[in-house]
Amino acid sequence: MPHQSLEQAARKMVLLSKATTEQYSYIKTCMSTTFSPQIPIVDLSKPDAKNLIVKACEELGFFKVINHGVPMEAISQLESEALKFFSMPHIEKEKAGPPNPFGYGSKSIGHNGDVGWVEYLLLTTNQEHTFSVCGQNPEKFRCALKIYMSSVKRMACEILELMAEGLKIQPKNVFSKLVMDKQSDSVFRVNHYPACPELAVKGENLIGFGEHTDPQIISLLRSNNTSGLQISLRDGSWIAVPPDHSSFFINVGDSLQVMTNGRFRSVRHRVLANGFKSRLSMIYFGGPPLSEKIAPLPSLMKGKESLYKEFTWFEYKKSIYGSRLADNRLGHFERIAAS
Ligand SMILES: C=C1C[C@]23C[C@@]1(O)CC[C@H]2[C@@]12CC[C@H](O)[C@@](C)(C(=O)O1)[C@H]2[C@@H]3C(=O)O
Ligand SMILES: O=C(O)CCC(=O)C(=O)O
Ligand SMILES: [Fe+2]
Repeated sequence: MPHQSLEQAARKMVLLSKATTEQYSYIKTCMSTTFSPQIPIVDLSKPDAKNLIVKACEELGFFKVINHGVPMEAISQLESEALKFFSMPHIEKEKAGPPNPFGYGSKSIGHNGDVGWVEYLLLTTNQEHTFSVCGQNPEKFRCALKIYMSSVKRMACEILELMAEGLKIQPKNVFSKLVMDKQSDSVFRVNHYPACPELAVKGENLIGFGEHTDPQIISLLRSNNTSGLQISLRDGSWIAVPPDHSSFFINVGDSLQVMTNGRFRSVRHRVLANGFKSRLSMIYFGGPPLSEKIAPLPSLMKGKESLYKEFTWFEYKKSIYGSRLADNRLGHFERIAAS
């Protein structure tokens, strides 16, 4: 698909007039355009991977993975099908919507008024349900999704096992069994951020996907070579993540923060729209079964008190769907320390 025709089609998502872009959120402060060298890189084929993963999860809640084992062909196939989908006329894409619970969405994220310069597909990873994706060749899209998802799920399992090994806790599948469970409530999302030429002219920063933490256990993100993703450091500052189309970026989610009693950090992140190039990202959110109790693992408590009240993933989900993107969702579940 020629780059230009994709951009033209993407522009049909929303008309680029002053009136429409004013509905979105901008970052007022002047953003640095230099990339930070601070993103840890983990080579999954190296013996020190488990220790580097634990260090990265404690410090940032975020790292980049190379030698991940997901075939480049599976990645390119899915990217190409997704691009074909997003290049269709809006009316065709809407046939796969609305995104609640699964389908196509544009601009609006969640149910509580969040908007971003983005269109997306939100899908279940449950193989028993057929992916309700339309388009010119839905079967090809479904097939690419199936191959990609099974490979990424395998990587999620490997990383979660390395986390357990690095933390020196038993059994090593203590985290991975949750996303490998048949009832696992995992989600898959493909985000498309059209280039926004108006920004290039004005030199402003438009929000593509507002700041938030991912609620699940772990997120595995792969994008094309367009920048935009940023993560927040402990001091509240933001750093840009240099894009790398052949690697994966891993986020610790809220549930893993709770299971490690706050030792691993659920990373706050956001995406800024790009003035020149469209961004396509595909994210696998590994979640537990709905009935799973989310609580600190006793082996990680070592006599310490739990920082969180007990809840099931179902209860957490019910709570998050009433929240705005930027809300501190775990706040409701924190225990007030006895003085
Ligand atoms: C505003 C919202 C969108 C979201 C559900 C929520 O109420 C708060 C969490 C959001 C998030 C962020 C990570 C994933 O993209 C997502 C699918 C998820 O599980 O939680 C989205 C939700 C969504 O887009 O529906
Ligand atoms: O699209 C991206 O690069 C990140 C989006 C994201 O954080 C999400 O969908 O939860
Ligand atoms: Fe996210």
